[in-house]
Amino acid sequence: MSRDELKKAVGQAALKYVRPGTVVGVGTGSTVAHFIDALATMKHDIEGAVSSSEDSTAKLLACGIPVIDLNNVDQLSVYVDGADEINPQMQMIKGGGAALTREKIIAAVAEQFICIADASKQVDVLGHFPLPVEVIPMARAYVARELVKMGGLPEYRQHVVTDNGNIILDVYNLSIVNPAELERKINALPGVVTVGLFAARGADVALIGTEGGVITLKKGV
Ligand SMILES: O=C(CO)[C@H](O)[C@H](O)COP(=O)(O)O
Repeated sequence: MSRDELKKAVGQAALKYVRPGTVVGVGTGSTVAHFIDALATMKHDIEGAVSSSEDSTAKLLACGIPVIDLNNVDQLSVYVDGADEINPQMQMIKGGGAALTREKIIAAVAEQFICIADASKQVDVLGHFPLPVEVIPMARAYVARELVKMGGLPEYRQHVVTDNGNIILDVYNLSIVNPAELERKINALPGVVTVGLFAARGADVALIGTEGGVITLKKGV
C-alpha cells in the first residue's frame, strides 16, 4: 500500500469516534484531508466542525461541512489530527503544516485527541523530525539564539507565514528525552507563541496505518 493509502485508511477509521449531533475538531494536513472526505459522508449527522487552519476551513466548506468558531463551542468530544512523529507515550511533534498553535488550542478543548498517522510517524524518541516553533517575527533572532543554547539548530522556514501572522523556526539536532520539560522550556521564551511538542496534552487514541491494517493504540494501555 502507498503512504497515501495508509493515510486514507486511518482517515476513514477515525469516523467511528465521531458522535452524531456533535461538533468535531479537525486538524490540518494530508492525513486530515482524507478524514474530511470521510466526514463529508456524515455531514448531515453532525453539527459542524471547528477548524485548525485556513486550509482545513476551505476544504471543510468545499465539502459542505459548516465551520464553527471555537468561541461558540462549549464542548468538543473529539479532535482528529495527524502528527509528524508520535512516541509510545502518545506524545507528538506537530506543525509540519505550520498550524501548530491553532491545533494545540483545539486539542486543549477536546475531551479526546485522536491521532491519525501512517506507521512511518512512529518513533521511540521524538526529535528526528525538526521541531517547529511558532514565533512572533520580531523575536526570531532572540528565540533562535536561545534554542541554540538548548542544543538545537534552528532554521527559519522561508516563505511561510502562519495563519496567525507569525514565522516558524524548525529546530534540528534535538533528541527529546523529556518532551514535557522541553515543551515548558520553549513555551516560556518571550516571543514564542507555541512549540510543536504535544507532550503535556498528547493523544488519547492513535490510529496507525500499517500494511496489515489500522492499529488502534490507547494512552496508558
Ligand atoms: O501538524 C500538522 C500540521 O501543522 C500535521 O498534522 C502534520 O504535519 C502531519 O501532516 P500529514 O498528515 O500531511 O503527514
